[in-house]
Amino acid sequence: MAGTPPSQAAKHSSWTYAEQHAEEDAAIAQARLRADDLGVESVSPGTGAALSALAAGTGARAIVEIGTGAGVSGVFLLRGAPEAVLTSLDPMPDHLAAARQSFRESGIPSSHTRLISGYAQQVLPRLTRGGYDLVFVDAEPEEAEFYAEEGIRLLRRGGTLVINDALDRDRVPKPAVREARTQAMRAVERRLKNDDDLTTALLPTGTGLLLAVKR
Ligand SMILES: C[S@@+](CC[C@H](N)C(=O)[O-])C[C@H]1O[C@@H](n2cnc3c(N)ncnc32)[C@H](O)[C@@H]1O
Repeated sequence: MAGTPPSQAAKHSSWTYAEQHAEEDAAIAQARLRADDLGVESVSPGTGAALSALAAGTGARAIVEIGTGAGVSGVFLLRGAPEAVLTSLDPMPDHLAAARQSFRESGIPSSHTRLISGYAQQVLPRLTRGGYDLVFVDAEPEEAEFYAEEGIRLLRRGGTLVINDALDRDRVPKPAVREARTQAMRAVERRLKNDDDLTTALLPTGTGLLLAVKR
């Protein structure tokens, strides 16, 4: 039986405390500054720490990322799994250039990153089915269902799909919010939860992380 629910204020301070659990170094700080200059969002500190732990836990050797940005999430993924090769997709050349610099400053060898300039809708279908241990989705919330389907196709058994911003900045739990991106996140949560071949969890970390492990 669930206990007494915590107050909203207590929940918020727990969330803040958890976000501060992660310590960030100068290379991450620089990557965040580059992201700010480009006007592109980066994963929160708590999400970054979760990505490192997930990449380490899956013993990832091959990772796909949809939405490179300035490389903040990519650095966290590769810190968790330093042996892995990160295939990261983004259509914006200036974002990819920033990410390249972030990886360099974090000491990540270029042989561990495959940065592909292009739209995920065109690139994902060309990637190898079952060839990846972890797929991280962090682009266009409205396309989340398509990215989830492609992500599941790309994963090996035991691999993990991670969808960022799964709570759509706290809008998902509010039934009155009917925006396309909020609805898309609700739809992808239902789709993954109802799939017997997946084990799922929805974490309140950052702006929400939806996890699905392929059985
Ligand atoms: C929120 S940012 C990613 C941030 C990054 N994951 C991080 O935490 O450092 C979203 C990125 O998705 C990219 N993007 C937008 N549409 C895309 C698409 N169709 N395919 C791949 N990437 C896309 C944007 O250019 C942007 O860089």
